[in-house]
Amino acid sequence: MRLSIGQVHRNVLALASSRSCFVLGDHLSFRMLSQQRAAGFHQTAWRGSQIVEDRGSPLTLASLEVQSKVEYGKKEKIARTGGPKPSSRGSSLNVKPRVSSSLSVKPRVSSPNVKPAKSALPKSAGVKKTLKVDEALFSAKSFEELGLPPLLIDRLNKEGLTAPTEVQSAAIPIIAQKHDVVIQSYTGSGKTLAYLLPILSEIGPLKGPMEQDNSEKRSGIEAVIVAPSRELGMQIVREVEKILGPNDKRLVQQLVGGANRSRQEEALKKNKPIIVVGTPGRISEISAAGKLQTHGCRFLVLDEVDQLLSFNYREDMHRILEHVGRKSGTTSRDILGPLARRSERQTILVSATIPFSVIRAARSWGHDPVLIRAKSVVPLDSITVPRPALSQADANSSSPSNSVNQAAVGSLPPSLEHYYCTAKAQHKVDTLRRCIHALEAQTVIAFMNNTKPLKDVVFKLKARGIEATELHGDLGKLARSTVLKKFKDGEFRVLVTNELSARGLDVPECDLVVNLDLPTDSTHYAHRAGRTGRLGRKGIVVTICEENEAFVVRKMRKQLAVAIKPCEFTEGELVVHKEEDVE
Ligand SMILES: Nc1ncnc2c1ncn2[C@@H]1O[C@H](COP(=O)(O)OP(=O)(O)OP(=O)(O)O)[C@@H](O)[C@H]1O
Repeated sequence: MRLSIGQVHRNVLALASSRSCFVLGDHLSFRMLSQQRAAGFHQTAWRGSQIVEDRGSPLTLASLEVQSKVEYGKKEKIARTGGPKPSSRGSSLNVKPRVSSSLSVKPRVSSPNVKPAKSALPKSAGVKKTLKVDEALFSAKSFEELGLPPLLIDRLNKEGLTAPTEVQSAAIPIIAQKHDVVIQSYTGSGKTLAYLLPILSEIGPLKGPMEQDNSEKRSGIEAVIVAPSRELGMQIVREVEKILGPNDKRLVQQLVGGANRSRQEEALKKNKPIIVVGTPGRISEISAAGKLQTHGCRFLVLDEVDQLLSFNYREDMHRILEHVGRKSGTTSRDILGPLARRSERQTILVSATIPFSVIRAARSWGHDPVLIRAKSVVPLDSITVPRPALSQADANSSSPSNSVNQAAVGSLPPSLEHYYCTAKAQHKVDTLRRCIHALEAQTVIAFMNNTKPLKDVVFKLKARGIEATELHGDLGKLARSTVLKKFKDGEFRVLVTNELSARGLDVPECDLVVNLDLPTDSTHYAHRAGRTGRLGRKGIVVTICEENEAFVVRKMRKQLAVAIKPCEFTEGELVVHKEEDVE
């Protein structure tokens, strides 16, 4: 029996059940916004927008034609060395679970509807299938219905984006209502556009007619987007450029570390961007030098907010929070104190993992902050896996570690399959090789905790005929972007990397993530795992640990409320074990 993984579920992508939950007001009271209320908010700047009031009505991405947007690369396929040669990149990642006597999990068989990889499919193809969705709070069927301006919709259509994902449906109207928001939705669900689209509806050349009328009154930088790594910063810049189109792409300026600072300052002066995207250090550096005026800024986005609010970034983030969108004369005490003056700035905090500390921060900075939680853009066949619930005691605990654990619950796409196997440290690379071959994985990201051993793993993989490369923070900016580009282009089958690549990195073709070292906690597991299974695609996560570490995986499995099944790779196949066999 063969189980095809890593294929785009073009015909079965669905906006599945979600109950978007909002935090409103100073007391952080979680409650559902009524749809009528939402629609009411919507009227001013978003004429013509509708939020359909229809809980539980069938809602499918297939019906929304999202399948036609799921990444259709135009790159040439590059033959890979090592292992079976795929006919094209992104072809199916094959799991051939050998039904051992100990097999506890009934191997899932590929749906007859599941089509081969992107390359094989014309954009319009795909069997449409209506999926019943529970508690579908938002059921926007198009960007039009979300009230996006026509010019912006035209641009989206030109880029092949014609339907919003669930988190976009949820977030766009709420941001348009001028709420400060925390957006939490699992990895690869489209959070970037969930905040970019409402911003671009209000600023820049694609904004709506009402905003066009006000354009005279505004100038300078209107949105600052902060991301923890250069890679993620650059990725966001490319996303903004893509939407703005070739003629207006100078309106976004990257301010990431590692690049030439004076060139960035020059570009700020010359191009007069309206959006800057950067890393905390570089933004605050240029701001402190007086070369970045952000007092009149209307939007501040912190992407991967839980990481940005960690100790490492505190000084830079403090400066950014203090200056962006704050009228001069407002002091830090004004900002953080209970009588904080209402700023014009709208603050948007985004991550797949939102610990309570972020909620707390949002509450103190934000004005009527709203938590938007949209869980799903899921293929139908992946929602059958039952998720073990956290115990009530776990859920009620407010300890910091529990907060971290809770942050990760619901952060993983349901389309992912998780396995773990044990191997002695010296055999891990060989296990990785067997894993890649058994699953016929084509685009693999292998994570380790430190930088030093990466080179050695690359060397060993190459020696076994697998094209691999390393990515870490010690490489220069140019080397990093070159490595990433080559990996995305299919020149390397395996990217061996560390935590640098765990957050935000979007390589849609990635069909396998391997943990060669255990992630430090379930939040780190979630972000690493989320590099595969993007936007409803299938993906596999395999953790290779030593025998005495297996209990950690089982603990994370509980915290994440996902099935991480014990397995081994023998004779070119994945053999899934019954849990009792290994405990
Ligand atoms: N409406 C849409 N239609 C088609 N593709 C989309 C849509 N929205 C986003 N995408 C694509 O989906 C992929 C994942 O989006 P994105 O990187 O924003 O996910 P994310 O939720 O921010 O993930 P992470 O938590 O890992 O950062 C990207 O390749 C993006 O271009």
